[in-house]
Amino acid sequence: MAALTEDIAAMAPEDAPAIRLRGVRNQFGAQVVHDGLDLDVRRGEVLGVVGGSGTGKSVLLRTIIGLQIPAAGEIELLGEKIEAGRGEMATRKLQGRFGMMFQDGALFSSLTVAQNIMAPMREKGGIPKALMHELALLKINLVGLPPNAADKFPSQLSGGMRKRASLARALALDPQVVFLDEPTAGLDPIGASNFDMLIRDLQRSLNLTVVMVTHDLDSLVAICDRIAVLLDKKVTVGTMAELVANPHPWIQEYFHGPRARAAFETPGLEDRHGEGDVP
Ligand SMILES: Nc1ncnc2c1ncn2[C@@H]1O[C@H](COP(=O)(O)OP(=O)(O)OP(=O)(O)O)[C@@H](O)[C@H]1O
Repeated sequence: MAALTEDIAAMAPEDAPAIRLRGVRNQFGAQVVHDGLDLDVRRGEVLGVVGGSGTGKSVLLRTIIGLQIPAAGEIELLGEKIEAGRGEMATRKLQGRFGMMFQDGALFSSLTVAQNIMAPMREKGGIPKALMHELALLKINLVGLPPNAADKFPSQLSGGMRKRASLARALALDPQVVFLDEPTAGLDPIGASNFDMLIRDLQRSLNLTVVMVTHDLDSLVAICDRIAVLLDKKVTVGTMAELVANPHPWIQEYFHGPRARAAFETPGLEDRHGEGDVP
């Protein structure tokens, strides 16, 4: 505890990691999902999170944003401690500094796209209604949706458009960190590639830190700076080159299997951009 605080105090804020986990333990009854898990996410990086089914990727994201309180360990998000009962002031301070795109998009089906994007603004409060609408239109443009998407309901959009709307909502409050849970799941390869490109473009232009759970090896190759592999209740982090050389059997199988070979052989993201589902 003291060591962690001293570590952080010694670092200039811009050098401090965006996210820092130490000794995190998550368990549900007798099932231990994470134990002694340490992780640093650097500011401005795209970190991919992979791991076998049920290894706790979604639980990890939920823990970082405070939706899941760990049984043990410390978590800091943008210098703020994430802990149970940290009070409304602390919660409000963090609100808007991160955005989350849930696995299934999780848009409110009874609200239009613009209303969905305005929902976090309403919750935060203090933004005049007309300005909220203007801001929603800006976000809609930012994620490459046409202006007429604003008044559509989620059910009236294609899967790819719903993903973009969901991303627009995650960006509603101009966050510094964005969490994406399986953002390209359910998209065809070209749609997925275009969505990867969008994430990369936004990350660069908005200087975002992105943490992305994905099963999509193409996404890992195309846009991730580093990859965190959930293994044995902890994470092993490295660049693609480092992980390819890692002898752990699961990593070997994952990064040397037929799907991995196909991903490595696919042309680079920039080469693939320009086709497909962008509305
Ligand atoms: N609220 C909860 N109550 C009880 N068990 C839970 C809860 N949330 C998650 N779990 C369990 O924790 C484990 C990790 O779940 P999690 O959803 O994080 O896995 P995952 O790595 O994201 O899996 P997948 O790749 O299949 O989506 C699973 O065994 C799951 O059943």
